[in-house]
Amino acid sequence: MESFGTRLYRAMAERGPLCVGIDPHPALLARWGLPDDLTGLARFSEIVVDALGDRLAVCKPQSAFFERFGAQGVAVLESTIRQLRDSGALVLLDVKRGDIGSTVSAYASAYLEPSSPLYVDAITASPYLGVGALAPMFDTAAAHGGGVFVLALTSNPEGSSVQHARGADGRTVAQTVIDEISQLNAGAQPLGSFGLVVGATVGDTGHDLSRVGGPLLAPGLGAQGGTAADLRTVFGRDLSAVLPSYSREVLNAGPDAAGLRAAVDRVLADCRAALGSGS
Ligand SMILES: O=c1ccn([C@@H]2O[C@H](COP(=O)(O)O)[C@@H](O)[C@H]2O)c(=O)[nH]1
Repeated sequence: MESFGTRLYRAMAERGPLCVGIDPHPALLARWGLPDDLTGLARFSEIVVDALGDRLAVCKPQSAFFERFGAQGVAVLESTIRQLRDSGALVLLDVKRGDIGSTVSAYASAYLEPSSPLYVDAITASPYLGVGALAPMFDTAAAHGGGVFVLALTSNPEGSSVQHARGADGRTVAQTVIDEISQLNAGAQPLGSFGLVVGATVGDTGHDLSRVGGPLLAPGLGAQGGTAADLRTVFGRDLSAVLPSYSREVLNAGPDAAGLRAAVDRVLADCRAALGSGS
């Protein structure tokens, strides 16, 4: 299979640089007139896939909102993943997994092995047990055309106390993550398969993102206060690998399909203007 980086590069060129999350918050279910139960969860996800699946480069279900319903919620997630794959959107599952290497192998099997019911194109991963401990995810992803997005500078205000802390070599924790992921992508064209999560809310942190060579997922837009115009402050001049991500900003426009599509058109236009992307 083609690498995830190649598939993502093409999807962003064809469909535009945008990721939309499926985050079925209880408040959104209520706003959409849906019950806060399995039927509401399934209907919410189906509406998003039907309205947006054929136009998004990437769709990002947030696993937590499915897991809160237990095994049957995870079954809805499995079905949502299948529907998304059929729609042509790349599926990035936001699960932020990380552990010791032997356990990471099991996470890799769960999400990045094509035979798994939860198989997706890419996942988010937490590096706080060491980037090296995530190696089984990187290996499984590379073997099957998958991707991994590792947390570097998260969009929440609490993240900086950990991520800006400096180690013995003077680098911040975030810069160490950035550098290790950059090495994994070395030489990959047109885009590496190993990405970073860098919030649109973090401002100019002084971190060097110039050699990452992989996609830069930018959550925190809309509901968390980040704007498309902030992307230039966060990422500097080379914005070609930035993948802006919105959840509530778009989902608030549902459940009407036309409303959801109009919200996507609006945020995509904002992102294109900010990123200087004519695609
Ligand atoms: O740094 C991060 C990493 C992940 N997220 C996730 O993205 C969405 C954001 O939702 P909004 O409604 O657009 O605020 C959510 O699933 C987070 O868990 C993030 O916000 N920041």
